[in-house]
Amino acid sequence: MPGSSGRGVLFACRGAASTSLRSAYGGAPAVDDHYRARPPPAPCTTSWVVDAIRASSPARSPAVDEYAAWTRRHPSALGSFEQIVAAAEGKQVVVFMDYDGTLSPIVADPDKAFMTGEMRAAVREVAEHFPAAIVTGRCVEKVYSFVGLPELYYAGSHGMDIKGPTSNEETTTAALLQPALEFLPVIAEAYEALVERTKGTPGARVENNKFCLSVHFRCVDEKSWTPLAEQVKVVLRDYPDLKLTEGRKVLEVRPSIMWDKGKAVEFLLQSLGFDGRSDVLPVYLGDDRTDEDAFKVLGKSGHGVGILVSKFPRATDASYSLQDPTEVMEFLLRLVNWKRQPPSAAPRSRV
Ligand SMILES: O=P(O)(O)OC[C@H]1O[C@H](O[C@H]2O[C@H](CO)[C@@H](O)[C@H](O)[C@H]2O)[C@H](O)[C@@H](O)[C@@H]1O
Repeated sequence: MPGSSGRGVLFACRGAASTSLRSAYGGAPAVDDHYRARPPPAPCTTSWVVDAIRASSPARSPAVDEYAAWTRRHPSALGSFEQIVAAAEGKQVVVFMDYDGTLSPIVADPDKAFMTGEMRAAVREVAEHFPAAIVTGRCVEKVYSFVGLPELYYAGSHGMDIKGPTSNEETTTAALLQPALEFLPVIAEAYEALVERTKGTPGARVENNKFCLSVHFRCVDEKSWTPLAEQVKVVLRDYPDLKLTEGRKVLEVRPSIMWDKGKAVEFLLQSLGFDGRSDVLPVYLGDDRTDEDAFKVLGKSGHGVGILVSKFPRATDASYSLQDPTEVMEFLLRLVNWKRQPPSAAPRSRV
């Protein structure tokens, strides 16, 4: 299978990494690095958290010229397709895909965020032609129930639970990396506390993503967002080893270790024997703030293609943009078709 070429042996690392990661970075940081990277530099107040959630899912459409100015800086990956594949010539392309908002449209009920059959077929083709991974905030089991493709790598819980491809007969596989294993009991306890504390807020919902939790604001009246964020912060006072990040109408609670989607991408590239190689081109597609960690990793490495899925101008480290999952599917299919072209049609060999 062409997509499996270059796959190295991934190493199992249950639990041990969490201790070394925490000691290496001095345990829980006082202020979330994710927040610290952006103004305002003050500790995240509840109103700032709510503003961040609001900004992550703007209600109004952008002005046409505003969007046009933004896409000059982050051009469409479809419009720039020839440029992207020119950079990919002779290189091993590795495809990383976020799930919600990238492969599936955003919907009100997180349990109903299904991807279409066409998208599944496109992702299957991607995995046939390139090493490919889903990188998501969801727990692996949940995202696997949506995607259903055993041939992919899955980095669930924001990269804190990484699993490799399985054969069709296998239904489960051992984790390749679980750097936050020791946090499972505290996450389970915080889940119960958050459910209890938020149960009086109509529309609020706490989702257990195994190594992290999501507190959903999407179905909550906006007037209740600040009190809800306050409730979350009150619960977190009892859990100093957990931190908050924000996504699309969601607050995410996770272990305070220096681990994120960017680290997961680095881990997968390294484990596949691809890190630091100039003949490898990672392509990452994602729509959320948490995907910025992966875009940063690609930007830092100096090679790699970050594609932000957004209809709204946003500060991003991604180079390119796509508007929605429909465009994502078109891009994935074009990538597969490009790879399928006979080598004679390409100026240099395709690995
Ligand atoms: O990393 P991702 O795959 O993008 O996961 C991030 C969060 O995605 C889900 O929430 C988002 O999608 C929901 C369904 O469309 C939507 O209702 C919600 O408002 C969005 O934030 C998922 O439910 C969360 O647990 C993930 O953390």
